Amino acid sequence: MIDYVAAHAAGAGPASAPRAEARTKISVRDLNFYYNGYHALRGIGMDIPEKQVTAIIGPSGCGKSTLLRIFNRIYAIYPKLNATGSVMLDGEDILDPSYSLNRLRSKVGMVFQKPVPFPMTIFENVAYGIRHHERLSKADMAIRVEQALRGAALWDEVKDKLGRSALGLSGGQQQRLCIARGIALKPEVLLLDEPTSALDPIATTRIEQLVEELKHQYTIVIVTHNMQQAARCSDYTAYMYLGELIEFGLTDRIFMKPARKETEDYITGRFG
Ligand SMILES: Nc1ncnc2c1ncn2[C@@H]1O[C@H](COP(=O)(O)OP(=O)(O)OP(=O)(O)O)[C@@H](O)[C@H]1O
Repeated sequence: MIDYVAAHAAGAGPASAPRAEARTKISVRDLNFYYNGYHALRGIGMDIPEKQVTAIIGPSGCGKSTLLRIFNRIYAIYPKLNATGSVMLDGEDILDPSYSLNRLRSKVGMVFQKPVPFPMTIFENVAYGIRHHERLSKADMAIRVEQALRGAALWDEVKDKLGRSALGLSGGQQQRLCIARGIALKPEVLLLDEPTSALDPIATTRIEQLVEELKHQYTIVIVTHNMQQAARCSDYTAYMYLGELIEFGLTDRIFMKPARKETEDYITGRFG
């Protein structure tokens, strides 16, 4: 995996030793993306390792969210948006229109910047998405909802009020509810788009701990503005600038010994 990145990120220098468990989950090759003609992503190539946390960092407007959303093909609903290249998920190209969106959404879950619970009960928030994909008995649904809420480290706080409105939860609880909603579908990949930017430091720490726990089961890709967060909770980091992938590698190496000057300038706060 690292070999591809080392060969393609110009000047990347000697890559860090790959981790033994780092099988590739998502393989991106020569990915370009256009918003109605605007070239937002330019020739991106990277291999996202399975059951690890990959952080995407870079200054505002560099294309982080655009890249993340491609992994869930959100753009497919807008006719003028166009992606070229390939994004292989377990060897199958998710950009290929024959890869069904329903199948993709069941494999790749997404959590957005601002928690947006549905205006319904806590239980229904989690059950709603499951019903869309599967038919479960009442008892099985209750088990599934509980599993998802436990997985998102929210169960103990809500188990006695599952019938209450989700809108009454705190911001941090709402974000964990959104994570529960995501993992309830048993995805393989979890995409997190600045999941803590609307949260206070305590709720942020809780989500970061949760990311650490979830990576044992899921491949996680997280977009963050916060470099300390990337350094704290990711195994791999991708640094992007103006639609290009400047450098990708083990987080420890990217932060301690970046190969590209642009990365170093950004990480040390000299730029961005
Ligand atoms: N819907 C859109 N239509 C046209 N251009 C867009 C659209 N969304 C994003 N862009 C442009 O594409 C580029 C990449 O945007 P993107 O939101 O992916 O960047 P980002 O790195 O996530 O930024 P931020 O950190 O500010 O969220 C920017 O130049 C942005 O202006």
